Amino acid sequence: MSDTDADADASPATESNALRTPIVAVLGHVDHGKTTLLDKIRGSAVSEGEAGAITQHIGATAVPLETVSQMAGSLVKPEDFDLPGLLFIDTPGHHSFSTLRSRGGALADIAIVVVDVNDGFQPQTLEALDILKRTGTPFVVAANKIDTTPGWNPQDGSPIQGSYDSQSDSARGRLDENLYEIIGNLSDEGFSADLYWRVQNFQKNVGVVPLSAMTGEGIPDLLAVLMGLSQRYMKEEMEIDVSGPGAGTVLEVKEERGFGATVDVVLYDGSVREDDVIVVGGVNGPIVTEVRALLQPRPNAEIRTEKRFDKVEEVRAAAGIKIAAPDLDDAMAGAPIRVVRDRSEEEVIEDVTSELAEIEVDTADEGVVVKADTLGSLEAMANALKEAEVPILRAEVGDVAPRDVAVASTAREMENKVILGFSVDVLPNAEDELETSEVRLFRDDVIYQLVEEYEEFIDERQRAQQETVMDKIIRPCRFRILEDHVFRQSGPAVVGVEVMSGTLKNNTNVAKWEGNKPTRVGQLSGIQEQGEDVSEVRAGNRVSIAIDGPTVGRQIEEGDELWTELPEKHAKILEQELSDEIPADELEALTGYLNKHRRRDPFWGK
Ligand SMILES: Nc1nc2c(ncn2[C@@H]2O[C@H](COP(=O)(O)OP(=O)(O)OP(=O)(O)O)[C@@H](O)[C@H]2O)c(=O)[nH]1
Repeated sequence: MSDTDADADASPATESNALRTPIVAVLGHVDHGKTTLLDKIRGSAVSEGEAGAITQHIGATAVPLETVSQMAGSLVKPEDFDLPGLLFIDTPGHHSFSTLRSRGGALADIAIVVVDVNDGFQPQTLEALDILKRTGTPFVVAANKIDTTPGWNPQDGSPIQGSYDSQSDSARGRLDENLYEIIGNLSDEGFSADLYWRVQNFQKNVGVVPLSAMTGEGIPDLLAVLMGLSQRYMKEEMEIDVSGPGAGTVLEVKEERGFGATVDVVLYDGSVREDDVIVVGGVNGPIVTEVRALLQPRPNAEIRTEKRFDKVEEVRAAAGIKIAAPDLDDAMAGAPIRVVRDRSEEEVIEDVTSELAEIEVDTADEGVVVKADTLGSLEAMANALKEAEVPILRAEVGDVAPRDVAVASTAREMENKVILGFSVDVLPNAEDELETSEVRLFRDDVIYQLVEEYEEFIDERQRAQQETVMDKIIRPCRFRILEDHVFRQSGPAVVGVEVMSGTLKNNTNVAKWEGNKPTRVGQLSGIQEQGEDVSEVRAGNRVSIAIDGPTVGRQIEEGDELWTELPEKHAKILEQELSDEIPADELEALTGYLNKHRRRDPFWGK
């Protein structure tokens, strides 16, 4: 491989061959500071004061190398770099990240995982790491909110080089502890990590950069790591043919006044021009259409003004752009978009089709219906459900429609008469359908919460089912006639008893163990608890009972142990019942068994 400087000298970016900006996405748990970090980077870039400090794209902000270097001070010297800067995706959160998909993986070239130093790893931190692992995306951890460490004295610039050492011992100790906990958590997830100033190999080690998105401390270090990582390890991937046919990913599908349905796109290769024929992944397959307008946000445009966009003739990767074209209503967020230029339309359509097919969702004959806002989030949902062993019948991008309700209602099991909607709306006529059907809809915009809600519903159902099983089961009951509590010997016999186990129910058969088998004594014809008639009574209580039977008087005496509903065959089951530890599936088998024998066994009388 040729050395970097020689390479730069020999082939400065030519008209058709250039290095593009690496695309950076910000991920992390809710409230850990993703938005604040992005705002701070954008804000301090702008406050560097020069025109062209940043360029606002659709869905992204481009920070040129000059500005990065001004912000990072001595940490980023422009002469050491030939990448043109960094393109930050504006929407934070891994939901948007998973939208960013290019062939075979994630579109974002680098990710920043924001972790609140005080809060540490949280469910969405782990979710983010899972996505990054799966897509093989390099990342850096921003250990955020160091300014909240008790005793910390905010200082300008880097918390690491210089000012860190001057902090009070207690602040330093506390921060160290928190940072090493983050490093430990990363290592639990299979990453080798180190605080950034010790990292020797960014490909092997995850750099953890302590910073404050609020005060800006440490942001120079973060930028230095991002630039260093990209320059050192990603340069080759950044080489593109800018006049080649554009390739990108749809971030969002949006209705715009005057333009109809438009797509917000992140372009990572080639260029798009006005009047280009494009192929876009749609809900019903590839859409072939022609670019009507390429739109960029108008700087300082007021939200209500008509002219929110400027038209441009061409955009080159990497860039965020809004494309207006006919027939984009069914375009899917997360789907690929390709320009047809030097290849045939058919070839490009095939390309888009095969890229769509890469997003695999294993479906089963019986399972839940999944709807998500983007292909990426659909994929992430499918992965999360697979891990939770929840089968999927159908998975699609789009709002919940009447057809989804119809499909879900065909499921045999109640737990599959379910629609799981991730970041989607419900179409009005689907709401009507939902009201009149048995289908349950769960919606959320955090994947793990959505899966948890569904799992809770399943658990609740299982508990309820178990209760019905318990109700159906014949619960043998053991009870003892108390001393001096034989009030009457016959017609019927009336005795005071203590219920020792199970539930004593009225109108059940009463038996007594004699020899090695139960003998019928009679039938329980009344229970009185503190003078009140009751139909059943649980273990631990003392009650008076009446037993009807021709020979009952001769069969019972004080101190006797009696049973209700106890055929010989069930003696073993009784032991289990008493141990109170029958797993649900055994219980179910047991119910079947008992019910079957109940009908056949003459012991049960009528
Ligand atoms: N003290 C301090 N507060 C911070 C810092 N970064 C963020 N915050 C605060 O933490 C809260 C959450 O920050 P956000 O940037 O909204 O977090 P987020 O991760 O974007 O949250 P969501 O968009 O809701 O996922 C806000 O009140 C911020 O002001 C920091 O470095 N120091």
